[in-house]
Amino acid sequence: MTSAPLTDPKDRLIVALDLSSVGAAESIVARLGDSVTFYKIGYELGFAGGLGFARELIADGKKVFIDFKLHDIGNTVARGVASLAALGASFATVHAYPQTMRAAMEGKGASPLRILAVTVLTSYDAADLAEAGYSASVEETVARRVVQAREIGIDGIVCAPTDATRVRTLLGPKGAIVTPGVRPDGAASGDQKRVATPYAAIRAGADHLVVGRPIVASPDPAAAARAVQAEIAAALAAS
Ligand SMILES: O=C(O)c1cc(=O)[nH]c(=O)n1[C@@H]1O[C@H](COP(=O)(O)O)[C@@H](O)[C@H]1O
Repeated sequence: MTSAPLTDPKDRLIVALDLSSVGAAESIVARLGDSVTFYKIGYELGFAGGLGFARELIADGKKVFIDFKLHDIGNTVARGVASLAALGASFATVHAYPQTMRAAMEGKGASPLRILAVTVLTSYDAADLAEAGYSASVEETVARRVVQAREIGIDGIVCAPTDATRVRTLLGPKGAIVTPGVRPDGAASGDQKRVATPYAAIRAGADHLVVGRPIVASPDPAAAARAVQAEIAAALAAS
């Protein structure tokens, strides 16, 4: 069963709490206040007590995306996903391998957890895929994985904002499109290779934007989040 999409405009921005301690995450969440409703916890915070913090965020009414990009034998993936469903997470990621996606969809059972399949990482370009042994292009690999994800009935796709328009065509109207690799004009790309602005990402059809360093490493995280939300609102108004 596919759960209802999260359609509140505030939920469009997901702030990646890529921070080394729960204390640092608490401080950013306090500075962001009510303006941010949705947080992502990945390896760095997750392996430093972040799952307990996820429970606190959920108890405070925030939505939480657990981003461990699971990929293992089916039994392990299904049971890991069942634990994330019990935690109360809204989103969880798996790599877009068919066996892994099927196991994750089985593991979440009837819970409202939505499984997102990561297609081709936003830090990868054609040379990185070739180095990893793939002969297909980035576009072909994304397309193949989206079609497989759709056939499995996945809840959503993680892709680069530059892929979003094509992903929506292949995925159909159901299913969330979540794009990291989002950079406001002038922000450093860092290790991201396939990027777009918040405005362009929403115009390309992204439902949710994941933004980390441009907000959490900013001297004024609340102002940085407001600027991203203003771009999201402008893009929605223009759509
Ligand atoms: O699954 C993800 O969220 C993800 C997929 C992907 O292809 N690229 C990507 O950057 N991410 C995550 O999105 C966040 C982006 O962070 P910033 O580059 O700091 O905005 C990080 O937490 C990444 O782990």
